[in-house]
Amino acid sequence: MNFTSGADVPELLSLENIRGQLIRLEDTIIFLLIERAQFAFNHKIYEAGAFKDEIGFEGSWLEWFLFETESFHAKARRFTSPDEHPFTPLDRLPKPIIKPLSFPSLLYQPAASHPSVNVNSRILKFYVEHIVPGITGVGNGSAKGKSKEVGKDQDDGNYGSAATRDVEVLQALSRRIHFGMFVSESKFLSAPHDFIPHILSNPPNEDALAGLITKPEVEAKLLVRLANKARVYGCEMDADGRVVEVPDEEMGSRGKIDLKAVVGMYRDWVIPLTKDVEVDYLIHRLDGVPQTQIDEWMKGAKA
Ligand SMILES: O=C(O)C(=O)C[C@]1(C(=O)O)C=C[C@@H](O)C=C1
Repeated sequence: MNFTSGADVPELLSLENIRGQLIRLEDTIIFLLIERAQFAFNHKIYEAGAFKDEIGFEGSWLEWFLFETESFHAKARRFTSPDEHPFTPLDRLPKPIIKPLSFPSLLYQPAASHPSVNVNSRILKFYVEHIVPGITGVGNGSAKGKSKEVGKDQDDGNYGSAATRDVEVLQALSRRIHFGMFVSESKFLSAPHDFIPHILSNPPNEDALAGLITKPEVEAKLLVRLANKARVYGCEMDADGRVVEVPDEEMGSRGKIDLKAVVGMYRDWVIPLTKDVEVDYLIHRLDGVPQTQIDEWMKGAKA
């Protein structure tokens, strides 16, 4: 989201604008997955300590890539932007070398900065355990992954290229999923009185909050659109630019992207984690808010 283009807060926080950003990020994520799928699974890059002697880093090759990339980006103030969340803990990253930009205050800070709202460790886990194997043909029964032996199809030695793509995919997924905070803020402000009783109940009523933010029809449309986009973006053309028809189930094995893996990723991980972010944000939405403001919001319920 371009927070500095002069757009006003109500415009930036409109559900239409935020959903537009989520739709645009679908394109980014699909293209980046197509790039990652060009390389083998390369399991070694996800094993903690596998390159310890070479890089002097206890974590995995990928975590080292994240640390090094994010250290550089932190200097350029990437993580001062409200929609950017590093995988490396902020206190291990360098400070920006230029003055931070001033952003309009869109999110409620006590909620946005609460540690439970950052789900990057869960993103890293599902990505490494489920998505990379899925798109590189390991363990999903596609032609690329038939062999259970670690052969050339599972380890092509392109550790730098694979991890570079992984970092890009992870950062895009993280932006997408943490956008849940903007969705939540928008929904909360449009009807605070609906949310307040469930936030204030002891313990907070997470199921009721999840019920309020869930929009099944939006999710259903998203999954159809995603499959269509993956089919179009991953389509093959001959040298004359004519589209070569490829059956959906063969797309993964033809070096493009496995449609089921992309749709399954959104259905099983991206949407549920976005909803967790939305609910966790709401749970802390009233932290430190004066009672007079809460009373004011509750008047809307009676009106
Ligand atoms: O668009 C919304 O209203 C959202 O909350 C985002 C989102 C999603 O992750 O795409 C999550 C929950 C809703 O059920 C629908 C879609």
